[in-house]
Amino acid sequence: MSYAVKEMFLTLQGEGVNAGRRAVFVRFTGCNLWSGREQDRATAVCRFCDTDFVGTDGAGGGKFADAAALAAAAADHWGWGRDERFAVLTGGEPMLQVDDALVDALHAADFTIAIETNGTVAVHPGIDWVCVSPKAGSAVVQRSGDELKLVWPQPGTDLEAIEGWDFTHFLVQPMDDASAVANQAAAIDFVMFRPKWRLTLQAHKALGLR
Ligand SMILES: C[S@@+](CC[C@H](N)C(=O)[O-])C[C@H]1O[C@@H](n2cnc3c(N)ncnc32)[C@H](O)[C@@H]1O
Ligand SMILES: Nc1nc2[nH]cc(C(=O)O)c2c(=O)[nH]1
Ligand code: SF4
Ligand SMILES: [Mg+2]
Repeated sequence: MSYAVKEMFLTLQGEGVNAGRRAVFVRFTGCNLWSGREQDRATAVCRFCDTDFVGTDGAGGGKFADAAALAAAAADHWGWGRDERFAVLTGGEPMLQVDDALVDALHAADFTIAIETNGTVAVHPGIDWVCVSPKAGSAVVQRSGDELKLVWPQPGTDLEAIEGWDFTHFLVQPMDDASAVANQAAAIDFVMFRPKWRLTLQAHKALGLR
């Protein structure tokens, strides 16, 4: 199978339990909860997305003919050595494209594979670190994993249900939009009232990283 990738880059994971870890990000093209076009945002299921995932024209992006080609590009971005190789598959919605061949090729290149997913498509069982970020109004089928990362505030979120899902870490991340300061305060309040949860911030934005 071929893969459509918006961009690929080496950076630090900015979010969640792996924040601060050196990582190659593979941002897949396309999402099932928003077209990516601004004129569709107001009517999308997911309306707060901070990411351009349309097309394959970003730095390091393109159409990869097969899994080996994509894994070779990821290894090039890593740059040196095979130790501690870490790839974060994101998008868009990566589970629209991730398959056996890609998981096998990245593992063959010694990558530990993490995923950032909205959870509406079951995650490939070979993935090593699963981060699900549920979106109000969507049907989440992936209800287990390593970290559950809830962007807050999201009216209509069923917190009782989410807290019953099988995740090791429960994280709340302030929504980055025009109300970011108020959203940070709301996220702090959230964890003050729910000690099962931890606050996570988008460190890459504060640091000027991609
Ligand atoms: C761009 S999404 C791509 C992966 C997948 N589609 C998902 O939603 O999890 C990557 C992460 O950024 C989060 N995110 C998107 N827009 C955000 C925003 N405006 N503020 C904070 N987090 C945001 C998502 O919830 C997700 O955890
Ligand atoms: N540095 C960095 N960390 C991230 N963690 C999750 C991201 C994403 O867009 O999926 C992201 C991103 O875009 N950049
Ligand atoms: S599900 Fe993820 S990629 Fe899709 S629009 Fe929402 S935040 Fe963006
Ligand atoms: Mg991002």
